[in-house]
This record gives sequence, structure tokens and C-alpha cells, in this order.
Amino acid sequence: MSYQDDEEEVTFDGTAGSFPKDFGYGAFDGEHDILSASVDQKPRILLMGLRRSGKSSIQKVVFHKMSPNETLFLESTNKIVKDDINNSSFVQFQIWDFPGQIDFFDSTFDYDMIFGGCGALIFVIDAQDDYMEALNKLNLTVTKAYKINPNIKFEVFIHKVDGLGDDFKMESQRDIHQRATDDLNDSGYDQIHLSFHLTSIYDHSIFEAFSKVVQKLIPQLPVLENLLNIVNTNSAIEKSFLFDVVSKIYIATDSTPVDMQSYELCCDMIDVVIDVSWIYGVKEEQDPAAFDEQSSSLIKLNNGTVLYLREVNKFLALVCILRDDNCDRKGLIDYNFLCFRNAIQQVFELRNQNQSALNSVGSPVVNGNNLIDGGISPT
Ligand SMILES: Nc1nc2c(ncn2[C@@H]2O[C@H](COP(=O)(O)OP(=O)(O)OP(=O)(O)O)[C@@H](O)[C@H]2O)c(=O)[nH]1
Repeated sequence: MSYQDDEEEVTFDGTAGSFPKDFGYGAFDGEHDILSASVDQKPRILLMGLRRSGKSSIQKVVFHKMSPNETLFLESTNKIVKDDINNSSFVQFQIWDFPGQIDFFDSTFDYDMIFGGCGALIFVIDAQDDYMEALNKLNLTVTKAYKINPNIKFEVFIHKVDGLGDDFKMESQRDIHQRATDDLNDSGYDQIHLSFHLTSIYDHSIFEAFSKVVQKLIPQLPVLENLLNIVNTNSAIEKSFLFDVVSKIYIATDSTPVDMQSYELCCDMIDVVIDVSWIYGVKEEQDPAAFDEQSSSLIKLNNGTVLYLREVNKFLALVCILRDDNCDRKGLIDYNFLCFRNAIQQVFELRNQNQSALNSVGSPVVNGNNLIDGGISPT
């Protein structure tokens, strides 16, 4: 048996953090048997790991607005589930959720096809369980994938850390890191780089980790970061994030370090803006939009900090954190924001032109480096 997503039965419960179901990626793509599926050219992110490590939960919580508690009722995945993240998002890719018991020696799986067009492989390890078997599987998976496609980014999610104390969390991360890299060195693959993230679906850590995975696949990232740095410097902004509104993944931030609290505040702000605008916004007959070119919000916190959100395009929002005193010059901030928005449009117009030029000479997009495949439409 495998999980069937029933979009109709889940209604918006009105709490911040749970967007209306129709504000999202649209209907769940359902299941495809990998053997019968045609080779799609969208870049893909693979979710692998042992049974019950939390793979399906991660996918559902991040991309389908499932509340973490609902994941308790997910059934085991027994075949590869492909999920297209493309309907209304800037970030366009496929997530393939693998069954925990996948056998790499099974000749029915076409590994060249699976790993060939893969941008990133996320290996999920249940930190609340004994992880020795998971480490063996990680080594087997990573070496097999690397042989087929050395460009894959390997990401290890040390997952379910909500149940662990801070010391134990750090100790587990150190131990898993050490063992995994030692295993790779022993098998002669010291050139493989693994990135580690501590994650849980019960807080924002899973969104933060996914943000970092997705960012590595965005070729325009350095330009976006640079633009954010320029906006910050010229507008006295302390931190800014460029968010994909639906998933709350940040696709870029400025070069100052990200602290979890700021990220959480910005995520919560997006929830508030969408919820309020969904409830009180003027609804058009055909196309009710909770996020459009009018979307903007300024929230003053009682600690002298201001959160400022502006729509960048259909999918993206700029969320900034600044000091209350620096808000006096809001006209300047707004002007700089318009320059930023124009620059973003130019970056992606160029990208779209290159993309159509490539397509017209018949070069298909099969590589994770082309993650954002036509995902932006200039506003
Ligand atoms: N405490 C905690 N539990 C989690 C977390 N993520 C997932 N779970 C639970 O772990 C269990 C297994 O989750 P699944 O998403 O079905 O795991 P899976 O890896 O897809 O399992 P298979 O389909 O069998 O491979 C569920 O009961 C989830 O509620 C987490 O971050 N913290």
C-alpha cells in the first residue's frame, strides 16, 4: 500500500503556518512506477535513506503543507514516488522519494537514468535510531551515484533531531560526519564531499536545510547574493532573504551569516501576510491570489526591529530585517527595492533567453545546474 494524497479532504484550518491548500503547488502528482515513467528533463532531487527515516514526511511538510503531526499516518513508500515541484513555484524540479528498502543490486532499476540527471541526492538518517546500518547504506548509495554522475551534490540530513538534547545532537553530528567520511576514504572516494544538516519537521530546520540544497543548484546564486548585499548596504538593512513564497525556501540571502531565529521570523511573516490577505484580500472571481504585485507588509516588533516584505514577482518575496530607526528613510528603501526588482528581472530575462537559444538548437536541460527551468515570468 502506498500513500495517496487526498487534496480535497484537507481544509484550511486558519492557523498561521498552514496555508490554504489551494495556495500551493497544485494537485499532488501521485505515483509513477519508475519503470514506466518517461525520462523527464527537469532536474531532480533524490530523497533516499532507510525505512521510516522520514523521507516522505520531509517532502510532504516542505512542499505540500502537511502539518508535521499528520505525517504520523503516512504509510511506507513501496515504489519510487515522483513529485513535480513546478506548478506555481520559482524553484522547478522533481523530487523522487525512494522506498527505504531499495536494493542496489536489483537489475530492474536503471541507475544511469536515476543518477544521470540528478542535481542533488539527500540521504536521510534517523538520528533517534541506531545509525550504523544507515551509514553503510549511505556509503553504498553515494559511491554508486558518484560513479555514474560525479556532479551530484550529496547532502546528509541527520533527521528527527527534535527528540535529542543539544549536546547529544552535536555529538551525533560529529560522529556521523566522522564515520561517513572515514568510510568514504576507506573505499577510495575521498574526493566525494558530503554536506551535513541537522533537521526536524517539527521546526524550521527542515526548510532551512532544503533552502541550502536548492541554492546549490541555482547557477545565478552569486549574482542574487550580490544584489542583496547591495540593497542592504544602501538601505541600512541588516538581513534580507529572497523567499520562494509557496515553499518558504529562501533561494538567496546576503552574505552575513543566517541565524535560525531571523529565518523563522521571516517565515512567520510570510504566513501572516498570506493568511491575512487570504481572509481579507479582495477575491477575484477566476483567480483568487493571496500573493500578488500589491503584496507588501511592514511589521514593527517591540524590540526595535522591523520586518519588511515586498513582492518581487509571482513567486518571490523579499523579506528584510532592519532597525526601527532606519525605517525613517522608507522612501529610499522602496526606491532601492525597485532597482533590485529590475535587476532580478534582467538576470532571469537573460537566463530565459539563453534557455530558449539552447532549446532551439536542441540541447535538452538534463542537468541539475539548470535548476530553474523557465520558472520565472517577468512581472
Ligand atoms: N520526531 C520526528 N519524527 C519524524 C520526523 N520526520 C518524520 N518523522 C516520523 O517518522 C515516521 C516515518 O516517516 P516517513 O516519512 O513515513 O518515513 P519514510 O522514510 O518515508 O519511510 P519509508 O516510506 O518506509 O521508506 C513517521 O511516523 C513520521 O511522523 C521528525 O523530524 N521528527
